[in-house]
Amino acid sequence: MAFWSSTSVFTTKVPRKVLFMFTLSLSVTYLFYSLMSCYNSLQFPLQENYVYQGRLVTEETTFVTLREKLYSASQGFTEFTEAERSTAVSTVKDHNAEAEQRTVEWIRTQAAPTNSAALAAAYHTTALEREHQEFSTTDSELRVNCTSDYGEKKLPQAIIIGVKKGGTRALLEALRVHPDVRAVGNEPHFFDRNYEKGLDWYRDLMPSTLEGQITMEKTPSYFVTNHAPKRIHSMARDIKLIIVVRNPVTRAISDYTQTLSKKPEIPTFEVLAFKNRTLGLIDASWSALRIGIYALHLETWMQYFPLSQMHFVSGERLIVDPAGEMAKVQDFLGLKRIVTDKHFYFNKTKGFPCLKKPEDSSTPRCLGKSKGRTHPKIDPDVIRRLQKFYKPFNMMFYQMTGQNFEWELEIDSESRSSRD
Ligand SMILES: Nc1ncnc2c1ncn2[C@@H]1O[C@H](COP(=O)(O)OS(=O)(=O)O)[C@@H](OP(=O)(O)O)[C@H]1O
Repeated sequence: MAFWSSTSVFTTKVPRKVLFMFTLSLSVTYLFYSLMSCYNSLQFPLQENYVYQGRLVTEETTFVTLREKLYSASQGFTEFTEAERSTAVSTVKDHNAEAEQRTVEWIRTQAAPTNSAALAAAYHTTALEREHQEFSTTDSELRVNCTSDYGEKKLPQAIIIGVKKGGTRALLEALRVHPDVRAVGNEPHFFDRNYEKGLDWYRDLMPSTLEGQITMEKTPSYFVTNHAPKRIHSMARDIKLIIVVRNPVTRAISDYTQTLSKKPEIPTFEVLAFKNRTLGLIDASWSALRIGIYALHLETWMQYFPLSQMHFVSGERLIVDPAGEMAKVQDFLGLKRIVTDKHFYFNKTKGFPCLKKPEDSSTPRCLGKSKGRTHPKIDPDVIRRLQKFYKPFNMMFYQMTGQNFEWELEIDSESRSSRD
């Protein structure tokens, strides 16, 4: 009887407690996994179901919307109005796709091309094709790597993937001062132009490294090459990626200046920047402008790599505080902070920081004449319009990277680029 009554207690009171505990533990487990999946979708926001789940959905929607607009047939854009711009930005913040759809109106016009636009179009179809074939660096001063070749050739563990005219050469040369960094001097262009040559060809380009040394290369065009992220990921999913970014307007002028130095006959920057200047229709298909839409390019990389594997260097700070930027890059690469302010001096004639002791020489050296060129004077109204054009994309880029590069503060100081 006693046994019976204790069994009855078991079946009436204890199971309720057990049931409660069981339900509680199930709920906690469910909550835990929900939080984990949410966290993962934040870390790798472009996983397959990214568009449909998680906090970044609206940002993705925003990108989709913007990308569709960007690559739509005419690829010409009027500027944002102040209201459109601020709404677009707050949309990213608020994750309100509907509001964004309503307010970010990219107006395409069918206006007949003006003479200057026709000239620009002719340039686009010829010169830009050729431009694509060119190396972004024309440095004849680039030396053959002449330090000792003991050790083993390895595929790179870190790559400077962009951006063109961001300051990539200055960064690589400063990194090469570090005893634990070995880098190939020229741009291999493996993942965009030479991929069919195979990984053995690529590896063979690399300098030999000793145990503990990092192999590096830089090819700034990777950042805007659609298939580069997938290819790099299939080579090394744990690779570290460095991106030097610079105000996209200054970057575009720098890019144009480089092309102009080789083809003085090309139309003016002002002509190339617009499909129709009177209507304020910016030509976002012009590569000099397209490269600067960093947020859209970054989105492609984020489908393959988490942000923790990327490091963004400010091209502006690399000039005013090279040692400060180098400290962060060395930390990111897991290197001892060996390259410090002791390694740089400001060369007044060059107008840029230079290395006191480059990797292969004991005499101070500045970068060559293709780095730090004098830019042509650009109509300040065009600069202002381009700053407005880039602003929403810059805001998205700041959100994605968690870094504010403060390019909007430079609107007035853009005349610096004229250096007249
Ligand atoms: N220390 C130092 N010396 C000279 N130039 C410097 C330096 N640091 C950054 N910069 C800026 O680098 C710009 C060229 O960028 P990149 O090296 O990425 O160009 S390239 O894509 O490899 O052609 C180059 O752009 P321009 O000034 O337009 O020529 C420089 O502004």
